Amino acid sequence: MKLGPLNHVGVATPSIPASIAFWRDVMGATTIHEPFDLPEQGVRVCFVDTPNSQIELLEPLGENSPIAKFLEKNPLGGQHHLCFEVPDIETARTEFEAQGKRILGPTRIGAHGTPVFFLHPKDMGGVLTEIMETPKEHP
Ligand SMILES: CC[C@@H](C(=O)O)C(=O)SCCNC(=O)CCNC(=O)[C@H](O)C(C)(C)COP(=O)(O)OP(=O)(O)OC[C@H]1O[C@@H](n2cnc3c(N)ncnc32)[C@H](O)[C@@H]1OP(=O)(O)O
Ligand SMILES: [Co+2]
Repeated sequence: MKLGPLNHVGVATPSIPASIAFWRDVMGATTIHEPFDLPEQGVRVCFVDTPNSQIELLEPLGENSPIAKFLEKNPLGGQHHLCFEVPDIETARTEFEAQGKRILGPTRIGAHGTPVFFLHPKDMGGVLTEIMETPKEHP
């Protein structure tokens, strides 16, 4: 296993509009993408570009949002997960499984349109970890 690029830091928030104002006015973000819904993942998403990565703002969507319990415990929101890229998702999944790491559910299509899976924070030094296949270059 070779550590790949940090793709994004997931930040849970009760309000994407309020978080956009924070990242723009307090942190000086200049490129903030249009928010969009991912109903299959139970979240509304907004990417904020940083010079070398992205912040992924996550607001709960629907009744069974995976971030609902996190926001109950952290009503102001907070850092939720780190996402690292890998060249091949199935190879990465097999390698983490071989190390005895708990994978949370099936591999699914993430916010960047490539396959992702999640690793249990209790097996990952307390950090909920998302593994994402690097998007292929457009020709
Ligand atoms: C936008 C799409 C996609 C992308 O492409 O980027 C995303 O990023 S979607 C992001 C949201 N989706 C997910 O998080 C899916 C995976 N998550 C889960 O399966 C669950 O949320 C969870 C991680 C298993 C937590 O389960 P939950 O039922 O919500 O809470 P518990 O209270 O049972 O948690 C168990 C245990 O883990 C601790 N915990 C929970 N969340 C985190 C976290 N984000 N970071 C660190 N630790 C976390 C929680 O505190 C519990 O610990 P104890 O209290 O000590 O038992
Ligand atoms: Co993410």
